[in-house]
Amino acid sequence: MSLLSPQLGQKYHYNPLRDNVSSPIQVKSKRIHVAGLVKASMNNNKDVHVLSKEHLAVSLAKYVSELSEKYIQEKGRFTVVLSPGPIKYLRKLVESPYRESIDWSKWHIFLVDERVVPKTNVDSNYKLANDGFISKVPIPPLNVSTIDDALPADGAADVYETTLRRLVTSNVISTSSQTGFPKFDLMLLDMGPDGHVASLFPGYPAVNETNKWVTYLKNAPKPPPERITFTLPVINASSNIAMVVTGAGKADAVYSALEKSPNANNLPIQKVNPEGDIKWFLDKGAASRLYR
Ligand SMILES: O=C1O[C@H](COP(=O)(O)O)[C@@H](O)[C@H](O)[C@H]1O
Repeated sequence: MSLLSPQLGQKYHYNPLRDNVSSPIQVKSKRIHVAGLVKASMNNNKDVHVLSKEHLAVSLAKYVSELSEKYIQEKGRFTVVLSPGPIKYLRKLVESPYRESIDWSKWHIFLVDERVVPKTNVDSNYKLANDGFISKVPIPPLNVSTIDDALPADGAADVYETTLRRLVTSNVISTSSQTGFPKFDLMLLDMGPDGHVASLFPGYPAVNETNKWVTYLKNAPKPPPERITFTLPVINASSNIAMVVTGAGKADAVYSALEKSPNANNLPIQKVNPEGDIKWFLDKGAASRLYR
């Protein structure tokens, strides 16, 4: 049974009964592993896994739980930054065995960006994260950092940055020894079809912010227009980033991100280059251009 695109199907036949085994495919000098949990090593230090949506949720749960155990053992806490896209793929993480095995009391949750709307609004990233993930596990409410939704975007960004600074001072959040920016254990990110990541949109000044930890915009091209967002130096200080990207509408941006030439750093996603590890979790739609 070939699950994947015709181009890919010619090279690889996917056996759903053996989903923990993957066959590497050589794609323009990158080794891409399909439907598997095997770590790929690639020439640009990016780890790309192409999975069915079901396997993506399984694989992501294993990956996140392993990092949770590692950082809780090493540091006594686990700092996790969420964005909207990956939330639905955390569905296996809130089930057995992870629900019982993870020490949720040590988790600290942050949002890579937030829409400046009430937390009850359907556009609120917090609402999405809470409904789909946070409310399903016993993370202490005080360990979830949300925006002050009574403030305008600039004030909300300042207050969120102050919150991060306080948590750095109290050693909840680490600091990058290279840049001095806060260093989160894990960021679970997605991207838009235009190559935006967090609320860093192509051509917008927020992309070039080099001092602030959290900035704002009042004219985002995607509604709602008022948002706050982590800046690129914070994203790039991360110990681990999981890029969880699904849907054929993002195939071009994924291609740009993974096949970029050194002179083509125009899209925000192309500027994501963390100090730590980055791992890509793609479905066949998002990965489809990688096989042409
Ligand atoms: O607005 C946002 O969108 C992107 C994902 O793009 P989408 O087109 O798939 O909705 C996300 O990275 C960002 O966190 C979010 O606020």
